[in-house]
Amino acid sequence: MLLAELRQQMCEYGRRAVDQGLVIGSSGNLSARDGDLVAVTPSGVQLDRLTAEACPVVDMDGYLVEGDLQPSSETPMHLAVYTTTPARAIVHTHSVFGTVVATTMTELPPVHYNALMLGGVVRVAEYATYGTPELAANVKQAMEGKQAALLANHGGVTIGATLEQAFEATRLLEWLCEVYVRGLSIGKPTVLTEDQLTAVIDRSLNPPPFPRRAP
Ligand SMILES: C[C@H](O)[C@@H](O)[C@@H](O)C(=O)COP(=O)(O)O
Repeated sequence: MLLAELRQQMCEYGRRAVDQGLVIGSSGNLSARDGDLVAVTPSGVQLDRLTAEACPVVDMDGYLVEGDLQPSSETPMHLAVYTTTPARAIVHTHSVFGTVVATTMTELPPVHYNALMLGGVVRVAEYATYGTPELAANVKQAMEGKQAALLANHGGVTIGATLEQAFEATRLLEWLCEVYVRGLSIGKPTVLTEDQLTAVIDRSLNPPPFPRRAP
């Protein structure tokens, strides 16, 4: 079986996506790339009911290489993102807070410095019908230089070097959206300035040494 381990991992992260309420019904899809091959979740199947064998494998031109089921309707979006980012794994969900932001805003401002882990401001890709080349193009554009994007009136997408990273990025994206949306209910969330974000990057690159007490 091609990409056996990645297909097995997709089953695991599909289950987690359902368990953590990031998707309902058969919404959401995952993929993982190895060279010119991409394992992707099948269309219309609940992510907690996947088997490795049921996950099709396509090539980077979008042709089905292995598997009996139809690849996700969002395969064009996944392939478009692979062509323009270093991603080796992609997670797409319809998580609640991500979708709330994606239906009301054109970007998620960085109100918490952990947004830097996704590239800072998260853009909302312009709306287009699911599964279309237009949506793929809009998402590709919104992902430029980022680890995440929101899809207008639809959901969110994140990338990583592994499925674990892409999945954790999805959890972070959802958390950031929730913080923002909940913040709006009691006031106006303060957006971090460029200088404040730069200071965070500097500090993470050059952490001060922790003082050691003399014996
Ligand atoms: C129609 C689908 O729900 C679409 O919204 C897609 O984005 C999705 O999340 C699941 O589609 P697949 O089951 O085709 O992966």
